[in-house]
Amino acid sequence: MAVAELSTSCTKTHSSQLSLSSSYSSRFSHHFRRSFRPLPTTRNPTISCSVASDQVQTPIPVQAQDLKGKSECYGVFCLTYDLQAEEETKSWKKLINIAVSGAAGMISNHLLFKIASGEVFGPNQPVALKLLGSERSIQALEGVAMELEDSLFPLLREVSIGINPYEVFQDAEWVLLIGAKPRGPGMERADLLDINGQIFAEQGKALNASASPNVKVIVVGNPCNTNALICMKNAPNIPAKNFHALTRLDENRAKCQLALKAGVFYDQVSNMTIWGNHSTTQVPDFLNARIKGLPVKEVIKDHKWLEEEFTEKVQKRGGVLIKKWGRSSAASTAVSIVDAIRSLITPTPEGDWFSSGVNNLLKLVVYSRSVYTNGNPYGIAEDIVFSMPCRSKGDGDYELVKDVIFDDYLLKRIKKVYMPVSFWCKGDCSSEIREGFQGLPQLNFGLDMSFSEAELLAEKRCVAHLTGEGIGFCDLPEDTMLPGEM
Ligand SMILES: NC(=O)C1=CN([C@@H]2O[C@H](COP(=O)(O)OP(=O)(O)OC[C@H]3O[C@@H](n4cnc5c(N)ncnc54)[C@H](OP(=O)(O)O)[C@@H]3O)[C@@H](O)[C@H]2O)C=CC1
Ligand SMILES: O=C([O-])CC(=O)C(=O)O
Repeated sequence: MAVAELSTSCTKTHSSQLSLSSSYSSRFSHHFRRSFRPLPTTRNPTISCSVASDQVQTPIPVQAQDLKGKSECYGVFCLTYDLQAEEETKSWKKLINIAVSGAAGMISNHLLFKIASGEVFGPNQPVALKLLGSERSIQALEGVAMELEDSLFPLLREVSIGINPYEVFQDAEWVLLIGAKPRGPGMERADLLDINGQIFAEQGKALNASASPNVKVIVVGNPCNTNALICMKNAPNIPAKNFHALTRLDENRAKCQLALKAGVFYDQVSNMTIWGNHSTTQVPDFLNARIKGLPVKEVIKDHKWLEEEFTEKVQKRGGVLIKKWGRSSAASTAVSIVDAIRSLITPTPEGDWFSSGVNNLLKLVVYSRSVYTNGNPYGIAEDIVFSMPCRSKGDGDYELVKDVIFDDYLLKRIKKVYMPVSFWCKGDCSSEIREGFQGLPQLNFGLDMSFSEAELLAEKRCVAHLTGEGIGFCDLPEDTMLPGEM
């Protein structure tokens, strides 16, 4: 029997077990067994599948002790190999485990194939994909696994699928949290925060219990900043710094719009920061961005366009696309997830940075993705996940960028700003800001809730019941949009 036939037969065997158990998963041996050996399943230890290059073995009962620390596999990925036995795979790095939620969704349908091809982690990096779905998506997830099988990616050495995050996140070194309920017509942002927040609270607990202690987590499912905060709060054993909310798509969109206006190719645009929330309150920073190494405002003289049209175009790009396409950005989001990962595993080019939604407990550096705000140098409220500029040495870690400048326009949009003495204000700074330099610890520009920081603080209050900080109270003053909503 051919391998393809075998994998189909394994799939059918697993399918019959789905209603009884929670997950599929796979096992890949990095050790040096030349022989293909049967793989155990934890749900039904009497059934396993294996194949040699020219033969098929019948299912072999698996002893209970063999199941410890093992997981189940999908189809052809049940096979185990000795990588060191092959000349071309001898130099490969140790297999890494990458878990993806919402794996049967549109974004994943692009992303998984990029990861499996080696485009993300490199040509010598074998990968194990651990796909998280749900009862509603498990059949589709099998379809995804079948397509991965049929793609014959040399670097893809394991695929497992499951619906239990505690199992799927086992030993994961990267976790890409994409699955989330989409906001439907008439649904308030507060409802979305609660429904999706519960998913991310549960997944945070699962990460805490099962994932590798230094796992890197990128939250994509919306509202991604607050989902990332919830997830992080439910995973106290994992460094807060390791949680990101994806704002790289916004960064890419902003670069594209600036390139278009300046009449240059988009690779000429650098130092692009997205500040704040992945929502229509986000602030694409044209003050610090550069075109061909020059400040944007020196290249694009139409400052009214920058302040009004550019900002709104980036904030609402997702919504315009939905109107054209009939669905939200999936391919470009997948590309931006790849960019976000690569920004963490390759050194940031000298002088440049990227955006990420991160937490404030960071040392200073430069990039765009939402990160946790504790310890941020910009005076942004602590303990939220806020998109800020970051830099990485390529070791998976990052620092916040120090040498950014602010002016009235930027400050007022980000809102509450404290300017440490190491920062300076360019041009016509208001007296409020100058007073800040003279010793005020923090500056408040009113309580206009359309500002990104205020919005994230309100979202945080709304999900307090999911972060262990009391009773959730939603006082979201205005029903702001995700970039895909208009
Ligand atoms: N941060 C960013 O830049 C961007 C974020 N996004 C967000 O990414 C997320 C995924 O987008 P996309 O892949 O296009 O969406 P899809 O609708 O294709 O897939 C989403 C997945 O979410 C899961 N899900 C979880 N809970 C529910 C629920 N209650 N109802 C329905 N599905 C649910 C489903 O998987 P399962 O059944 O397996 O759980 C589903 O496959 C969305 O939240 C979207 O808003 C999109 C674009 C950009
Ligand atoms: O709103 C959505 O689901 C899509 C989204 O985040 C975007 O396009 O940036």
